[in-house]
Amino acid sequence: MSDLHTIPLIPQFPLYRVGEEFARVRAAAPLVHCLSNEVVQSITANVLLALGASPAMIVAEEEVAEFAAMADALLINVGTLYPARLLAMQKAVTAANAAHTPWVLDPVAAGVLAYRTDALHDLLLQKPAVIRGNASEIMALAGESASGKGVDSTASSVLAIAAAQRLALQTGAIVAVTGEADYVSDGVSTWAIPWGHVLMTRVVGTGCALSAVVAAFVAGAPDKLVAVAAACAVMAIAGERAESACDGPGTFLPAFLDALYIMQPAMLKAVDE
Ligand SMILES: Nc1ncnc2c1ncn2[C@@H]1O[C@H](COP(=O)(O)OP(=O)(O)O)[C@@H](O)[C@H]1O
Ligand SMILES: Cc1ncsc1CCOP(=O)(O)O
Ligand SMILES: [Mg+2]
Repeated sequence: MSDLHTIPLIPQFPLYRVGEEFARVRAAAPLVHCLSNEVVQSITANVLLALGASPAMIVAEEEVAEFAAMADALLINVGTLYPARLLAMQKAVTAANAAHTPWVLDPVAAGVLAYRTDALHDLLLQKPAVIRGNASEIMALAGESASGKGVDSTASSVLAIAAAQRLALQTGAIVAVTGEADYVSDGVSTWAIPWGHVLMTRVVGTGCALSAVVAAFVAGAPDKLVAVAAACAVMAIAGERAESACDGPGTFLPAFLDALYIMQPAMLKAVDE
């Protein structure tokens, strides 16, 4: 277990690279196949649309393989997992891998419940391009005896950096662990994304929507580590901007969608170091 005295100095992801990646994603307008949970369908689709990507929530076992092969990226989110949905997810992942469609795993409540934790360990063997979760989820998948409070983290992201790096080395995936700051690692290089606002934890689905945005950024990405870090930065910066334009959770969500829609790559090109 890490403690505050052994946290390595993690470099901040440069803002100009966020702008470059954002411009690439806006131009490509990737088609993102989402197999997500029942709670966050609407926010996920709206966030992808505001960003400039195309969401499609295709979930039937009979259709997922065909669609995963034509999408630019696939999201697998186990937030409301049940047997039929898991079967569809496994079919979608097999088809995505065969078609070289990158896929992102959001391990909602990993370590809290045995059924989904077992399913997640099986899914990890199918080589996700990216794993994006909160600190408790990433620590649990990395083998620590961590457990969140349901879908929420009980640990700070800074304490999960070592777990994220270890999970990246174990799986070959890029791992993003989110929280007050986000950390993105391939196990060798790690970036810190310091932006964001705590109000993002007071509306449901910002983490799940972030995983969908990560999928959009990883589609066709020349450098997946850079793409994932940029996706985290875009969401966190939009969160800060939305907070300054809202009164609380009720008005945060529309302000957040507006912030994503209004954001231009050129706004993100200042060299901030
Ligand atoms: N305390 C915080 N301060 C600023 N941003 C936060 C904070 N907690 C979470 N975020 C942001 O909220 C989004 C969702 O992250 P998180 O809450 O960790 O995921 P999840 O919803 O899956 O638990 C990320 O963009 C993250 O950077
Ligand atoms: C509340 C809830 N319950 C099952 S999935 C879910 C949504 C979790 O969303 P997020 O991980 O983005 O907070
Ligand atoms: Mg989550």
